[in-house]
Amino acid sequence: MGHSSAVWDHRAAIELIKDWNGIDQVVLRNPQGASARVSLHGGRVISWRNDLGEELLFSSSKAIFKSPKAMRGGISICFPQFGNCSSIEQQGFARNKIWMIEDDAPPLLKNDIRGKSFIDLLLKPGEEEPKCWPHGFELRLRVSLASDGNLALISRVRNINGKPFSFLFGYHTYLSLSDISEVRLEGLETLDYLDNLCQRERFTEQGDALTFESEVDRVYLCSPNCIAVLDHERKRTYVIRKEGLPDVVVWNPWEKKSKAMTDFGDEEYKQMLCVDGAAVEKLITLKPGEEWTGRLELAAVPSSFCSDYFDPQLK
Ligand SMILES: O=P(O)(O)OC[C@H]1O[C@H](O)[C@H](O)[C@@H](O)[C@@H]1O
Repeated sequence: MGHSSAVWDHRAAIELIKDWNGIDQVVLRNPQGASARVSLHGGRVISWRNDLGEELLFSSSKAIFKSPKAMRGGISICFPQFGNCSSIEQQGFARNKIWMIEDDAPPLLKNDIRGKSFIDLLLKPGEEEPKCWPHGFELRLRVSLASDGNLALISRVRNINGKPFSFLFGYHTYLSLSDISEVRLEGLETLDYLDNLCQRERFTEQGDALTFESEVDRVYLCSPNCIAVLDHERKRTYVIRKEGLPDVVVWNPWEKKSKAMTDFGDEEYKQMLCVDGAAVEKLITLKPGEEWTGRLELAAVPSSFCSDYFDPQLK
């Protein structure tokens, strides 16, 4: 017997387990059999599976699972930095910290928990806080899995400091693909982007959907809030919706860089693409007491259904 969404108890649909380092992981399940797994190490989503049990996020077979190294794969929460252009470590420190579960998280403005299994996580500055970013903050993350299998991440940053602070943010998302050369990314056509491979020089994308035949590392600016990654071979489309995150970072290291990474298989670049909802170009500034919210929602649908989900006009 399935559960109807009216009686679906989100607490019954979550399970706490320990990983091989003794760090807690939270497993979310929906009544149809889809699941998501979140590690308290970094608040990272390390797995997202559909109701057929197929893994939708890429994780490197050579990933290192030992703190303080961030594991290569899944979705990492990049805060208060994205990239490596300041004294803060690459992609920020949040993904290397141990988060805690928050049982009574402050309610979200959009109350959308019905029929979802979800977990609320919290990161606050610890005692050995980085000297390079000495601010009083609360970073909240709600990860939820809906009855249709969609995965949503909602992050809130609150300034509990006496002074304003600024940060960057990104959901660094490793999508699992059949073969990068069979993939199209739609929704970024005609946008301006900064090319990280050319000292962040600014270019304008041509009119066609993106396809991939070499290394790519770009920040697409002021992007629409809905984009789609079409995997023709697997007949699967990822629909990515974001709110509060103006930019999209697209990254694939390709062959040469893959070989230089110790935690990545030589050929694994073919099975992944990072498509990150992010706020990278401009810093977000919060005055004391202010809060910022950024949201990412991922759907993985059979390609034949995707026209129902993906409306390129949706901004
Ligand atoms: O090593 P990771 O944290 O997965 O990051 C890998 C990459 O992700 C980002 O998207 C950047 O734009 C890249 O320059 C970076 O090297």
